[in-house]
This record gives sequence, C-alpha cells and structure tokens, in this order.
Amino acid sequence: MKIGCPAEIKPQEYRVGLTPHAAREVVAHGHQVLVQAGAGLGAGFTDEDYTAAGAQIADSAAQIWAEAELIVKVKEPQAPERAQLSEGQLLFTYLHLAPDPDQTRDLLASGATCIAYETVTDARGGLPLLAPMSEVAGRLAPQMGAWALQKANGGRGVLMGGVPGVGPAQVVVLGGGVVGTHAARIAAGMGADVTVLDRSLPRLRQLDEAFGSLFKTRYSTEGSTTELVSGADMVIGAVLIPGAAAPKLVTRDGLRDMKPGAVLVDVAIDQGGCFETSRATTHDDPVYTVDGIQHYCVANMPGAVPRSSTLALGNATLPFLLALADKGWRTACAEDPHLRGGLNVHAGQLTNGAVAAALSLPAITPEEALA
Ligand SMILES: NC(=O)C1=CN([C@@H]2O[C@H](COP(=O)(O)OP(=O)(O)OC[C@H]3O[C@@H](n4cnc5c(N)ncnc54)[C@H](O)[C@@H]3O)[C@@H](O)[C@H]2O)C=CC1
Ligand SMILES: CC(=O)C(=O)O
Ligand SMILES: [Mg+2]
Repeated sequence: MKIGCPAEIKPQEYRVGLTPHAAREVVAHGHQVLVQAGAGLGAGFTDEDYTAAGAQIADSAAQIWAEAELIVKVKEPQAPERAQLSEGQLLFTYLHLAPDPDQTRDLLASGATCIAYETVTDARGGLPLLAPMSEVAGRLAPQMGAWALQKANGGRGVLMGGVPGVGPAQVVVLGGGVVGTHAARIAAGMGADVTVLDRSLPRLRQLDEAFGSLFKTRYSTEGSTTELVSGADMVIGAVLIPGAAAPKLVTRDGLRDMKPGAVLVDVAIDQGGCFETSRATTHDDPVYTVDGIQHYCVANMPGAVPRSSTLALGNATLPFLLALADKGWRTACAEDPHLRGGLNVHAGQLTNGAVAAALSLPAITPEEALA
C-alpha cells in the first residue's frame, strides 16, 4: 500500500504523523512510504532520516494527497487538506468532529474513510491513541497555567508552590482521567494544593490508592464543582465523554464567583471545551480574558513539545498503522473491535454515534459500514 505523510499545516503545529523508525517498519512490511519534504523538521527529523528508513520524499503535500491510499497525520485535516481528500482514500489522524460541523461536512462530502485516533479503544476501556497526547497535555497544563497566573501575563500573581509562610496556589482539576492525573501530579509536584474531581467513584478510588495524599479527590457534582472552582487560582478542564461534545461544567455566571485573575486551562477544548466561555486558541495567542478570568484554550497543546509528542504518538499509532496497511481498513477493522471504534466517517456517512448525536446528524454503525 502507498502511505503518505504530509507536513502539518495547523498554526504552530510541529508534530509529524510518522517517525523515521515507524517509516522503517512500514517499509519492512512491504509498503511504499511518501513523506513531504521537511515534514519532520519541527520534531527534529530530517528528510535524510526518512530516506535512510526507506521512505521517498515528496516535494509537495499535493503529491501526497493525490497519490497516497492511506494518509497518516496528527491534527484534523484543515480546509485546504480536506479539499484534496478523495473518495476511497483512508485518513488516519485526530479528527475531534463533535464540535466541528465544517470539518464533518467536508469529510462526509469527500467519500473518504476516516479513522479518528481519539475514539480507538483498548481492552481496558482506555483510549490508546489519545492517551500519549493526554499525558503530554496533562503535564503541560499546570506549566501553561502557571505562566498565565503571573501578573505580567494578566493573572492573579500567585506562585504555584507558595513560599514559607505563604500558602500555595489552589488548583482544581475537573476530570481524573489521563489528562487530569498527569496534570494533578505535576501541579502537586510544583507545590500547589490540588483537588481532582471525577464523576467515577472507581476512578477516584484508583487515584487515591495510587497517589495517596499527593492530591485530594472529590466526587464531581454541580455543587462540589461550583464550591471548588470559586476558591481556585487555577482550574484545569480535563473531562471527556468519548466522541461527544464536552459537558459545560462552569457557566459564564460561574466566572463571577471566581477570584479575579484566576486561570482556566481548558484541555478539553478539542471536544468543545468544558467552560461555557471557552473558545479554541492557538500557541500564537493562547490566552484571553472573560470577566477578569484568564482562559488558556489551545487545542493542540502537545504541539508545543513536538519532539516528545511525535515520539510518544508514533509509539502508539504504529501497531494500528501496520494493521491498516497490511490488511486494508475493512479486514483490520473487522478483526479488531478497538480499531473499529475509531471509524468515524465512511463513504459519506458518520459511523460514530456520539459524534452524530453532538452534531444532530444521522449515523450508521461501524459494523454496517463494514457489511
Ligand atoms: N487540548 C489538547 O491539546 C489536548 C486535549 N485533550 C483532551 O483532553 C480531554 C481529556 O482526555 P483524557 O484525560 O485522555 O480522557 P479520559 O477519558 O482519560 O478522562 C476523562 C475523565 O473525565 C471524567 N468525566 C466525564 N464527565 C465528567 C464530569 N461531568 N465531571 C467530572 N469528571 C467527568 C471521566 O470519568 C474520566 O475519568 C479530551 O477532550 C481530550 O481530547 C487531550 C490531549 C491534548
Ligand atoms: C489530542 C489532540 O488533539 C492533540 O494532541 O492535539
Ligand atoms: Mg486537540
């Protein structure tokens, strides 16, 4: 199969969908790999690294979109990329369709088959292709939030760890999954007083067993969320209902009860965000203020550390990429229900119920798509 990897074109996105090590394995499986010239540079991989791995270098993204049967990427295809996607082509990347009707319309119109990293599952109920980037974004969140808390950056002027005689920042993490756990660990490591809320008691038990007194846990209700958010210096939004639009846990009215200059870091922004006042921002201009509350809402946070992120993502995607290339998407998805869970679009139809519900569109099941 001919597999293409174009350079990412989202602003300040320096990750790349295929590492040279992954390219080497794909080539060893008998496939042809086409990588856009310069695609890996932002992550520290040269064209020579790819050619040494057996890949060919394409001068333009257009050549890749025109020739490749399978396109592997990182971010959701941008409008100029969607215009080049064609019927029968297979796209393997993050999509985050629930909050994105424009992208959804274009993918449906293309006739392509699109597998979203973020809805591929594993046998333990996890999301193996979201997890590595959630680990990165979770670890980055307190770091970005701490920057936004600084007075010169518009924040409240509170130091995460405090100093002797002065208490630490109060950090509240909404959602104790992968992002939330990594965010809580780092924030606690910076010396902050951290509380994690989740609506899953089994999850809170796991966190308590694993981390002891490093951070506190609370069951998530409207009341507990309101109470903790109003006392927080930093709130990290890390909830997820897979495929679906994020639930809004803090309303615009809720901002009035918060401390002036407090920071909201909405990691869940790629699913629409869990604060009513969130809108996606970019690394170029990451923070804006509503009613005196700082909002950091970058939808591709791992793009800030592209070397670490590309390596972590590549480790997770490779087995699935090999299955898709070796068997074709139909057989690979028929044999593996977890990969099948990633199927979001096929031949003009949505194949993910949560995405369809969020967009009020009809869907078929992945099994119907395979029939
Ligand atoms: N902005 C960015 O660059 C990135 C964003 N993300 C996003 O971060 C979000 C979280 O991802 P993960 O941690 O991997 O998901 P996860 O599935 O590991 O964790 C989500 C947690 O939220 C909890 N939850 C759901 N509804 C809740 C509610 N109403 N109140 C409290 N807890 C609730 C769930 O029980 C679960 O424990 C996703 O939207 C993901 O796409 C992930 C990576 C990068
Ligand atoms: C998960 C995601 O959206 C990202 O890594 O950019
Ligand atoms: Mg994202």
